[in-house]
Amino acid sequence: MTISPLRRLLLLRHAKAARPPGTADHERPLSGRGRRDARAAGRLLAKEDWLPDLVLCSTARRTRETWELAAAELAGLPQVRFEPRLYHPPVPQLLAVVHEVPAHVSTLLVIGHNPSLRDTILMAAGDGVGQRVREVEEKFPTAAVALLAWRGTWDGLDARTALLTGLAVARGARPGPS
Ligand SMILES: O=C(O)[C@H](O)COP(=O)(O)O
Repeated sequence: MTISPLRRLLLLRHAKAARPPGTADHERPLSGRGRRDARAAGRLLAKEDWLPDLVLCSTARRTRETWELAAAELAGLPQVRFEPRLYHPPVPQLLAVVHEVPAHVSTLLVIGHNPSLRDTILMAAGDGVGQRVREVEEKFPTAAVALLAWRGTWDGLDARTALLTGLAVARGARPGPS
């Protein structure tokens, strides 16, 4: 009997972004807190052994900075692609990007935005029982990471095909008084 390969899809919402006046949404940088949380996201990925073979990152500055700071905390660097279709996609568009991932990739990290990430998680693991799905329903905050897992192919991800097997929020400590 052949067992279908395990697919792990990590979805990371960018860390907290600033709103400098006159800056277009796509170019908004991370705030100080966002920069701390992005580094914490890298440490979280390493601690949980959530290490991707491939990273697909929205082209927005806040997602690119989130990845840059998180990646600095990882031992090895996976292949990264900056994907314009991940900047605020409707769920079917995000799914289409995941469906194209090559079969040799086991763990994929998507760095993107709400509401697409939250809606994708609820769609894919929507009838999942348990606390994690309820937590995402309530909130999928900045620098949150969700892990969806299923057996099969990347283009098998669709409504109610995955389990939400991990959920965590990365928070970096504020620097103390010196
Ligand atoms: O993930 C999001 O909510 C969007 O990218 C908007 O980001 P913001 O909360 O920093 O405005």
